[in-house]
Amino acid sequence: MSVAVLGAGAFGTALAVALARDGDPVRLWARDAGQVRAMAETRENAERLPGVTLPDSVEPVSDLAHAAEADCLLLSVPMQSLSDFLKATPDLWRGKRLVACCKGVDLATGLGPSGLIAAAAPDAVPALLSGPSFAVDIANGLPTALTLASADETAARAMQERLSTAVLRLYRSTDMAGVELGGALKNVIAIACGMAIGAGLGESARAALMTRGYAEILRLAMARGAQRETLAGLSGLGDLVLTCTSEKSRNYAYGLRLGQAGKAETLATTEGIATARAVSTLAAREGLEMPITTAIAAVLDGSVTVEQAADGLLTRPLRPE
Ligand SMILES: NC(=O)C1=CN([C@@H]2O[C@H](COP(=O)(O)OP(=O)(O)OC[C@H]3O[C@@H](n4cnc5c(N)ncnc54)[C@H](OP(=O)(O)O)[C@@H]3O)[C@@H](O)[C@H]2O)C=CC1
Ligand SMILES: O=C(CO)COP(=O)(O)O
Repeated sequence: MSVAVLGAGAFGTALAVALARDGDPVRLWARDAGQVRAMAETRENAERLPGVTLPDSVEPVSDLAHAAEADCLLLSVPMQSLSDFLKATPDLWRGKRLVACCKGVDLATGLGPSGLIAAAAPDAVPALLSGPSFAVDIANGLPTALTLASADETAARAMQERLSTAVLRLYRSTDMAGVELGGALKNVIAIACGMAIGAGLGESARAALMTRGYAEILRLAMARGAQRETLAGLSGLGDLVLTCTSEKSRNYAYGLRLGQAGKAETLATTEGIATARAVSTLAAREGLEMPITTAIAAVLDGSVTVEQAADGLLTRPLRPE
């Protein structure tokens, strides 16, 4: 099964490096022809993943159709770009295995990556790759375990086999809803945890946010038909733990700055921002109780301060756990 990575950000580049390390050819597509030339010449993605050498078997390409000749395409563009990206060239996706590597909920439609793939590429096999993994760790060959999900069990087995390496260990799942919602919502909870630490509320408060955040993720995911065990796995709890406890996470680091200063610039792709908005809207519409996500969305739109959000969570009625 031939593989290409579409999107040469930090994560796409790291995946291309990991999958090409044993000499297997991997095309790495970027939309910017200048960036592709520079990667081909210097064997580095200096802008997004500096200091990592691209193996000879990574072929940077700017021709999307050329990259999309591969059987299995790893979609590594940010979540809010995915819909337009897929819709622009529908013919390229026919019969392909499309593995979404982005984490989030689309603001315009409320769909996750698998829903966007189903809408834009109905003849493709949708799949998800998600779990605790910083791009830089994968690129440096550090051990990492992720979940590969596809509703098609046979396709999931084949992709699990092809995309696993000696240090990149993939578990498989058919629970698309569970895998994509765990990955999407952990980013919102990571912003909340960063905010708590930045505002000086302490590590006990962070542990409470992680735990109650997990309850919130579970509530939405179960309402979408996900399995509880999936949320307890790598793409749920695993990624929640990593992202809520490391300053290497862009979502956590953004929350930290917000908690410290009361406002923050987005310095990098921070998927939890749009996802907080998308999920708080759909939670309100569907009557789902998601107080942390709703509070984060309110801080982000400027309608409450970090302190008011914390007070709001602390003064909720007492109830059984
Ligand atoms: N970084 C990480 O550690 C991890 C990231 N992820 C997920 O991977 C996804 C991508 O993140 P990451 O690689 O870190 O992001 P980056 O910010 O590093 O890069 C984003 C990339 O997407 C490209 N891009 C943006 N919009 C479009 C578009 N419309 N069409 C084509 N390409 C586009 C950008 O190109 P350009 O430079 O031209 O703007 C850039 O190459 C996110 O959903 C993230 O949650 C998952 C696990 C780990
Ligand atoms: O998804 C990630 C780790 O699994 C990366 O998190 P950030 O997008 O917050 O950096």
